[in-house]
Amino acid sequence: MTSEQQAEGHRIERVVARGLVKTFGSTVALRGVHATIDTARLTLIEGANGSGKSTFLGILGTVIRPTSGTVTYAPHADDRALARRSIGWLSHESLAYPDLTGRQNIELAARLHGLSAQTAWREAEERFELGNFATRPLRTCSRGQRQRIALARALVHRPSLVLLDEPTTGLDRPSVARLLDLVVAEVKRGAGVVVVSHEPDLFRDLATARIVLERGRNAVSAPEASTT
Ligand SMILES: Nc1ncnc2c1ncn2[C@@H]1O[C@H](COP(=O)(O)OP(=O)(O)OP(=O)(O)O)[C@@H](O)[C@H]1O
Repeated sequence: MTSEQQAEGHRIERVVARGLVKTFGSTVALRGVHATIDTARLTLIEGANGSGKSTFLGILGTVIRPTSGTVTYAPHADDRALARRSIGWLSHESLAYPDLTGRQNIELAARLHGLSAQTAWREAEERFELGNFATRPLRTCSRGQRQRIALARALVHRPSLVLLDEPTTGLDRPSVARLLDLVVAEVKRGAGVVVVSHEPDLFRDLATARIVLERGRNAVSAPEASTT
């Protein structure tokens, strides 16, 4: 099965989060966040440090369980396992293995999604311009190189929901420009791309929806995801 065929079968059309609360011990990270995220657009999540952006993204990505509240992934309802098959996730806690090469990491991710490792590597190598660095253990790669591998991994299965937490970290200018092109291409392909960034200006022109968090809540001035 090709990555395109596989991706179509699990496609997420819309994500609706209702009343998300998340506590870590005595810290309340989210206090009742609501949002609707549509595919084929870029949604920018904004807010001050500690406002809950990464926690919110982690819940959307099914890597963090909310304390209360719900996330539905139409048409999969609240089936997180099914939704996960169509989610691409990039964060600083990237799930890559440092002792494997970039190539091996990408091939492993492909196999986990039931895809041909060889095809996935060929596609990723070309699309992300992965050079010799991808044949070295990931731990020996620069931050920017690791970030490119992590992106390739996150997109290996053509996810319909692409969640990017600080995707420009460690990237030089040409790589940032490539990342922005990639985001445009993903949105054009029909994916819902959600970005948390400390450089929101980079994404503002491309974003057609935004969610602003303030101390774990939707900011009063920007109710839910506002479409422009
Ligand atoms: N695993 C965790 N354990 C304990 N507290 C956590 C954990 N993750 C997040 N928090 C706390 O939850 C709150 C929200 O954190 P979060 O990382 O979601 O915010 P953020 O808006 O992404 O911040 P930043 O812009 O600084 O990255 C913070 O007070 C943070 O310390």
